[in-house]
Amino acid sequence: MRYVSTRGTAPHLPFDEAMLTGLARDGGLYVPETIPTLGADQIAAMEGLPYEEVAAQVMQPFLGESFTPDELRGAIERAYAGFSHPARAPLVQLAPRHHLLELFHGPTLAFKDFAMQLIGQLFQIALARTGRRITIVGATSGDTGSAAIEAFRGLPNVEVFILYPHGRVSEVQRRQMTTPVESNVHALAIDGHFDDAQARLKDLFNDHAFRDEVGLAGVNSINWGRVLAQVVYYFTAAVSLGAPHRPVAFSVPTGNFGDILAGTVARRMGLPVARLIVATNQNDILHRALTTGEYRTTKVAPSISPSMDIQVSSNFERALFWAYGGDAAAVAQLMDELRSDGGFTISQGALQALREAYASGRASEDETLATIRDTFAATGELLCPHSAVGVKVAAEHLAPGLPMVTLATAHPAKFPDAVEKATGIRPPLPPHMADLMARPERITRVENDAEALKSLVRSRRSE
Ligand SMILES: Cc1ncc(COP(=O)(O)O)c(C=O)c1O
Ligand SMILES: N[C@@H](CCOP(=O)(O)O)C(=O)O
Repeated sequence: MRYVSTRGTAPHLPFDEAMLTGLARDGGLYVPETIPTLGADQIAAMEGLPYEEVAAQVMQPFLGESFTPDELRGAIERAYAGFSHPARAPLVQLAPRHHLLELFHGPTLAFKDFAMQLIGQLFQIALARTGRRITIVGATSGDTGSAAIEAFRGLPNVEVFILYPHGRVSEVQRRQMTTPVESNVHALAIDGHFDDAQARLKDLFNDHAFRDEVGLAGVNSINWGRVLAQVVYYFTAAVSLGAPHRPVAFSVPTGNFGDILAGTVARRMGLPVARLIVATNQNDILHRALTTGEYRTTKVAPSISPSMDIQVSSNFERALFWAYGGDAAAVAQLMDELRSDGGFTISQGALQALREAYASGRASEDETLATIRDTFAATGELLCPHSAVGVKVAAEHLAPGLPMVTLATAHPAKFPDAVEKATGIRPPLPPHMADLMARPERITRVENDAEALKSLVRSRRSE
């Protein structure tokens, strides 16, 4: 199993190297040369299996020789041992045909834990083999950062730098990043939006001398390992609703396109996913692109679902690569236009392929609040604002006889202000985080400037 870059000129790599590398050296994202498929019998046999067993069956075909089956199974067991729900990703019913997939029972209360806890384990195995020292730099709108810090804090041979947009994450998210005491953790508040943080991160990766000097590694969903780990819960959810004998639809609160890309991979592996719905907040570039064929960035409008306040949606590049039939030169050209003109036009053929793959919708701020309120009144389920965006858009796509699953991407307690505004209830943090608001914070401000960031990383690494 080899991995190739969406822009076509970076070296082909095995899974472990692609995982440790993050962004390809030509600025593209790694994808597998071919997507392995599972037969209907194999999928049917997943019914009733523990989450960990399904994870091993789904992921192993992507790993080639990089990790043995025993190494993978050990990593999976350790990754999910700390989750607070025995099912790991339980399904709850909201309405006769509408289910919620709760992805917030991991240590940092968001779906990111599914992938981050696992790649934390896989990184440790891979680094122990080589004795390499790495520097992880991540960009976050709140949840990736806390999950990465939780997965990598205190590890020898790893420094973790997380860039978050100053003043644009929730207080719980910020404190999750700024209160860990381990000296290998560095939470950096950047002036700007998430898109600025992600752009600076890519600047660092595209400076090859710097990336080699510090052993740069990435844990955003530019990292294929992140996407792969998220494929698993599409299988567990669909199988428990009757797959492979019955198709299932998914509504996915979307920002950087990693989670819905994982659903795309599940479908390409053979899971009968009838619909994959891109649910966006008022920063609706993806909904506009799928509707009009024009991918045009505008100013980010801060919302009550801040983790999805994104205009430059990194993983859309992988979806474009597949929609353009693997034409890396065409993708490289679009990405050049994005950088120089702030957008691009999707070709008719690719747009048709994207529309076959995805439906889409958006939720305004008022609609998001109304969905939190109405869902609580009807079912007693408290939604975080991101999950509410997914539920609102799902409701517009319900179809007779087709089970719909909305991904609940974060715990409501991470966004208590929005939840309280909608319902009057302020959801408490779970016991392991009960004193979060009293813990001392360590915050470093950093300019929105790649050179400033590089010198900060260099000096902190040598301390
Ligand atoms: C809570 C939450 N929901 C949804 C999303 C969007 O997911 P993705 O970026 O994979 O599209 C994010 C950010 O990634 C998030 O943190
Ligand atoms: N919403 C994300 C943004 C980064 O996404 P990623 O999946 O590419 O890491 C966040 O919470 O940081």
